[in-house]
Amino acid sequence: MNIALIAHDSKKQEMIAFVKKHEEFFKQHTLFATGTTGLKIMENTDLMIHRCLSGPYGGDQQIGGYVGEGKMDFVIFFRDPLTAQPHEPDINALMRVCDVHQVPLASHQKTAEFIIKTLESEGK
Ligand SMILES: O=C(CO)COP(=O)(O)O
Repeated sequence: MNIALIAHDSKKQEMIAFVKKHEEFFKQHTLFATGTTGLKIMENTDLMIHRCLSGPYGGDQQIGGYVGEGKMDFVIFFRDPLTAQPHEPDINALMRVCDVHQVPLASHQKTAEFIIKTLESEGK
């Protein structure tokens, strides 16, 4: 599967801990991320990640493009619901294109855990 990992700044530590916890799962998949999220995950794990631009510079749009092209299977996006983002339209567009194409989108850790457990139980 192609999986995208994205975290807003206040959620980056949570994302790193989450990816480390599930590193064996993530090793079996092809990983993409927005720029800073990808860098931080690679600095803290042995995973290889295809890095897009940083979110505010178009990274969410790049991931959204993959979703639109049918090249992304699962998006894990730990959003900060309490802080306004300068690139809110890009974030909304990414979530919308996931809805349009029915690509699973986990916007926080509990949903991501739930989906990973399901995938693991299906041997994916
Ligand atoms: O802003 C983001 C998602 O909207 C994340 O971007 P970075 O991973 O580059 O910080």
